[in-house]
Amino acid sequence: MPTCMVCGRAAGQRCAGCGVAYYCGKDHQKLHWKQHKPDCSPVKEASSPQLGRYLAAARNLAAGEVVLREAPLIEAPPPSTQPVCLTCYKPLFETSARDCERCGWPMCGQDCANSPKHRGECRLTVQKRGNKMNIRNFGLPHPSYQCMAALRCLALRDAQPAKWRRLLEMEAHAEQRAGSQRQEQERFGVARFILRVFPKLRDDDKLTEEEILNICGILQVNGHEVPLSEPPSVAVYDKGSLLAHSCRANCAKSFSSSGDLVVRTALPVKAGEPLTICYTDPMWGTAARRQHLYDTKFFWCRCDRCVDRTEFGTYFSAIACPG
Ligand SMILES: C[S@@+](CC[C@H](N)C(=O)[O-])C[C@H]1O[C@@H](n2cnc3c(N)ncnc32)[C@H](O)[C@@H]1O
Repeated sequence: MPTCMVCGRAAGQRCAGCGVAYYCGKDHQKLHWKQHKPDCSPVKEASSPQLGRYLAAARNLAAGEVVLREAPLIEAPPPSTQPVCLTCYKPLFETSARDCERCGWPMCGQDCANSPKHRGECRLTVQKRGNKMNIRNFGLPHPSYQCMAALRCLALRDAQPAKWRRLLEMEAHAEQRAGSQRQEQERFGVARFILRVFPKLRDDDKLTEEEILNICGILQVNGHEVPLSEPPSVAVYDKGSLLAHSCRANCAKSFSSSGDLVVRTALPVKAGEPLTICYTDPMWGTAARRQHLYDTKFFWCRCDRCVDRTEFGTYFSAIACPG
């Protein structure tokens, strides 16, 4: 019989967060919370030479358990988009756009202009640009939005340094990205654009092209597409960025209406095993999945499904024999 973490008596109630701590009742659970909080999670960080850092099960997990729920570190519209409201991502047109009175970025209205979601680029535009944005072409992809995700990362630097440090710890695959077509596009479309449009970032803060390209790498390797708006936004999560990949993932991700990442186990997971999601389309064949993972996340997948030519007896990638 488990015993209460506080009084040592027989305990019938288990902490719903970690499933490890037991209590005799609500009062002792509340009393113990401050001490227990740092250890209270069904997941823990781990690392291995093959996966780098990853999230592992802190205990045996049943299928269907929520193992992670977290708000994004940063969220932004996709890089290629027509002007959209920077809070609700509604597409904007000449008739519906209202310039933010502080920074000039077009928004859909005052409420969205005052939202904390818009605060980062609003502050950077006021402090580091010198004058307001002046976007007048609506309805077509606009180059200014290519830099929004990187700009929101940079906004964390002064405003939320703990989050900024977590972001910089993330994998950027700088060596593999060096010289790639994508990185060269980002050099012109994001890095040089930011340094030209926000000259005080270059002149006062001494921000370099390479530092911005590192952020682009972090966004490429760790970004999640969030299908809550049209166009879908992109977001980077702190612990969520540590989920490893498998083509037969043991977890599934979804998003709450406010953009929180919610991760549930899809299969039972043993204590210590990596928690995995599928970074690619599981309905593609093995060759296409592996190539896509290599091109976008820079590793050749060797998961159970990729190394099994029959893909668990399904022959999913096989072609029908004409004979
Ligand atoms: C979103 S990050 C995950 C966190 C990362 N491992 C770290 O140390 O920061 C994605 C990167 O993790 C590594 N990774 C994830 N799943 C992997 C797998 N199944 N096999 C090999 N590498 C993997 C790859 O380097 C990939 O680009």
